[in-house]
Amino acid sequence: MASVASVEVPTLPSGAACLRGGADHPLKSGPPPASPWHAASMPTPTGPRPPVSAPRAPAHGLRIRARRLTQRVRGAGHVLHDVSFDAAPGQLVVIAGSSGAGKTVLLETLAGLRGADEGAVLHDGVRPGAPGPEFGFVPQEDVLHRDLPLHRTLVYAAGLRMPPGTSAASVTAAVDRVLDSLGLSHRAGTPVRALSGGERKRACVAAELLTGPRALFLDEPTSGLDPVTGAALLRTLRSLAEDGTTIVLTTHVLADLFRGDRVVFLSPGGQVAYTGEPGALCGAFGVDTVEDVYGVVSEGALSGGVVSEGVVAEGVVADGVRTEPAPDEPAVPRTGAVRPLPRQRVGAVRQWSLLTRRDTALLLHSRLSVAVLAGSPVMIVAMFAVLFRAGAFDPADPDPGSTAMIMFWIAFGAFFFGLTYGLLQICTELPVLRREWLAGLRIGPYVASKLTMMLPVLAGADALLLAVLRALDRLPAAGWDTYVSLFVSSVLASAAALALGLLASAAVTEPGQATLMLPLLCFPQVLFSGAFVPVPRMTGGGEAISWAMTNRWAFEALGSGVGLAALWRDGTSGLGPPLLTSYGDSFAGPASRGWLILAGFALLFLAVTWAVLVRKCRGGVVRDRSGR
Ligand SMILES: Nc1ncnc2c1ncn2[C@@H]1O[C@H](COP(=O)(O)OP(=O)(O)OP(=O)(O)O)[C@@H](O)[C@H]1O
Repeated sequence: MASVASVEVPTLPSGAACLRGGADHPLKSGPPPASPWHAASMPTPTGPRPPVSAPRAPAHGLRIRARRLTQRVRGAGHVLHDVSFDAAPGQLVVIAGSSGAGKTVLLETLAGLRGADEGAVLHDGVRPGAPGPEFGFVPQEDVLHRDLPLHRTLVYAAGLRMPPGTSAASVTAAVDRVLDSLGLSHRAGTPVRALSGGERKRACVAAELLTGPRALFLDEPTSGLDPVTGAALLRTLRSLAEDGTTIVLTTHVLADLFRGDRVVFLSPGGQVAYTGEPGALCGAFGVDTVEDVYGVVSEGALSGGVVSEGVVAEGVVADGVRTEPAPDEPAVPRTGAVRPLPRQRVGAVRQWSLLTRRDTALLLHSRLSVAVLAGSPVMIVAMFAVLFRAGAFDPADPDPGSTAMIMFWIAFGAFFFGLTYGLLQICTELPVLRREWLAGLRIGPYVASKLTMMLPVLAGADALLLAVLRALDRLPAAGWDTYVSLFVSSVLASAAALALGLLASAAVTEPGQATLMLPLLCFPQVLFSGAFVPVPRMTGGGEAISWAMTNRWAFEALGSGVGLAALWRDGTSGLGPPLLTSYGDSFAGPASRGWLILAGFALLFLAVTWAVLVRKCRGGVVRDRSGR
């Protein structure tokens, strides 16, 4: 830990006088807490700047132009109003303004993630197309998996972002370089969850730098960081800008306003109250402190007037940049004319293989997941062994009631494994998925990778269940064909349940909601399976619902595979024939009929999962606040 004496107090660039005038700014009241990163690896503000360089130094940054942007958001009305300004290549632009002023919406619009309702955003003179490797976006929430070591996490991120055909050595070299440039080399082996907030934020920036972007957009990168760490991050971004990258960020931290080349200050209501050099901010409003700027801008917005001299007036922004197209700039067409930036995506098969490997690594790194995966089959097998007596399938002395229940609980066990394994797979990583989708991830390989990773685990659990029940004489001494049939029925039941779990996981917005789905999804599967109330005894409505229950088809396929109808009809127990009457032709069809239906359900659920995820990813890179 660095001593207080060794800690640098962040200093501010010239022009920050109005910030220093702030009555209670932390910079006025003594040295901030020590930051090992700052003390160890960051130069003093007056010393040499940090050795930041993207793996491929951009020839020049992106020129971004916002022209008369108006943005409406459903439920919030007009969020941006007639916003115009320029970000020149290699500039660091800071967007400020009170809470709810529209900073995030503006950032997303500038990045091309939201289409403007009116006006236009131009990237190098054309409307932005699909984001590619030349684009970096760091949302407020962390967009890296937390369970793997940082270096490995970035290697996987690089595999999805770097051009197809990039060798493993080049990927590793790129990761080493960005870690070094962001002062994170010494944390390469640390799991992401163990990094500090500032280190995690830098790790997210590192993932974006892997492709050497020409523009980097960051939503409140310094929020939650102590002043020293925040200042150091801003210096890092400043260095990137000096290397040529255009950087646009939003902030609530007053000191950040003076570390950029340009401030865009939004008033409540989403109008530009000021845009220009940071040093002229306070003077433009005739006040001494930035806090006063916030106050004046809010009051101005309330009274609906122009807030101060030097601020936005009719079509002209403070520093004289006109909002009309410059003479050299083509007029912006209102519709069409979208010229996507060139984009090379990693192929679907490679994405699937990389995602499957990453999911497996994540699973194995999470002790809790491994414990649940291994523990739940063992627990269920143990409960079965205690619950049922041996020999229920003995033709000489069968116990027909128990045979039906054993089949049902095998079906339900397979369903339960699949559902619980699937439920937390997607909702826990939605921000990561959205960001990677922007970087070129396809949803098809993503969903397929979940199935590929989990299905062998489920098949193992199902095989264990059947093997132990047979060893304990809870299943009949039948041939391999019977057990192959039981195994196929169980695995398909698990696969359909896994797909249902993935669908539920994709549909909810938080892991807590996914947990609530568990009983909701399990209850009807028990009640309408046809095991407790045989299908012929259900009401018409009940029978219709039972058609949609995968558990019904698994129960019938298992019963058919083990020959329940013949056992009940030909066995010596007098309870068999009445049961057969009760269950009707539930087990009369071949097991393959149930397999086809289960496979159909699995495909249907996967297809809907795919559609839900495509919609969510298109909906925005940041968390959807409408709760969709
Ligand atoms: N998807 C959405 N659904 C509903 N309202 C939204 C959505 N996105 C933005 N808004 C609304 O638009 C307004 C601007 O939101 P935005 O997040 O851009 O503000 P901000 O200036 O970034 O705020 P903060 O500084 O608090 O993060 C807010 O009133 C917000 O509630």
